[in-house]
Amino acid sequence: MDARARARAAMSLIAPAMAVETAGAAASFAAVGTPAAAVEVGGVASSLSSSAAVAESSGSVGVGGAAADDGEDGAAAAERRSSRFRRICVYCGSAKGRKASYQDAAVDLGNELVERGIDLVYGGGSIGLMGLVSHAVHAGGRHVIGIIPKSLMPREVTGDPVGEVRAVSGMHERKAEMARFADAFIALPGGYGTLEELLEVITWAQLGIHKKPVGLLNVDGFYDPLLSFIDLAVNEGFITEEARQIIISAPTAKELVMKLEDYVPEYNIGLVWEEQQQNQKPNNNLVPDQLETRITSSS
Ligand SMILES: CC(C)=CCNc1ncnc2c1ncn2[C@@H]1O[C@H](COP(=O)(O)O)[C@@H](O)[C@H]1O
Repeated sequence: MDARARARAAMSLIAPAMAVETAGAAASFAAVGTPAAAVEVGGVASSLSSSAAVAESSGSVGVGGAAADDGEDGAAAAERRSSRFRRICVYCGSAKGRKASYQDAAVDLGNELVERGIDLVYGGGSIGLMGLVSHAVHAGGRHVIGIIPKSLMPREVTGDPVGEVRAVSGMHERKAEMARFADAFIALPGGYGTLEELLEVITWAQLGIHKKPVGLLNVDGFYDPLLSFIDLAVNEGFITEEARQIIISAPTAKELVMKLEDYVPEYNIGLVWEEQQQNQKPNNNLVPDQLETRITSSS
């Protein structure tokens, strides 16, 4: 059995056991500039998979989101959904960077997600590489979820987002929500924000909080210095060889997503985390967590 088949088999075994209650998050979501229903995470009224919850809320709070699955028959949807991932979280610069290759890579990654029928989770907004990747995914007809702190919502700060926008109270909640919705993570080139988000999900993987693949899109060697530094930290005894394997990198979107598809989590520290930690259980199977929602009010 090859790596991908092993991962699929593991997924089918573990999936039925998944039921995550996201109590404690109390995240109140609303669309930018749209009077809409707020969805509170942590409620108990109905138990929905995260994808169902997203579909439900996108109907009421989406801002121009392309509901790609709407009207698509089962066979066509199955053909498009050729990936093990339902959603990938992309971290990337709120700037475009100096080289055209960074911008091209953001668009390529968006197109790759579309080709594989994968939806996007990202930090919201439409500036920089964030705008390029989100527009590419949205234009290709896949669902886009932007998770954005209320303070960053003014359009002059982050531009006009596409797709569904979920407002959260702060940066910590944003990162937890981005991670919870995603089945894998990819970092394009970026600055402090990108590095911080990337290193956090790597750290969470190291601690066994999740087992979702983490990829670096190493455009034009942008991440070579970071990878060298991490190798230095391995040599100096601060990162184990096993934990080094958490990071998957490739120079193009196509190669990287293929590697992520084939990734089988080998790293296991054996810790058990409370559900409240980043609002999700350790997830070995890459199926989006279930979450409980209730429609609380209209704002
Ligand atoms: C006032 C100001 C500088 C606004 C920047 N506007 C932003 N809008 C949306 N997400 C952001 C913003 N800045 C940082 N982020 C978050 O941090 C990452 C980008 O930060 P950076 O540009 O690499 O460091 C993104 O993945 C995003 O989740």
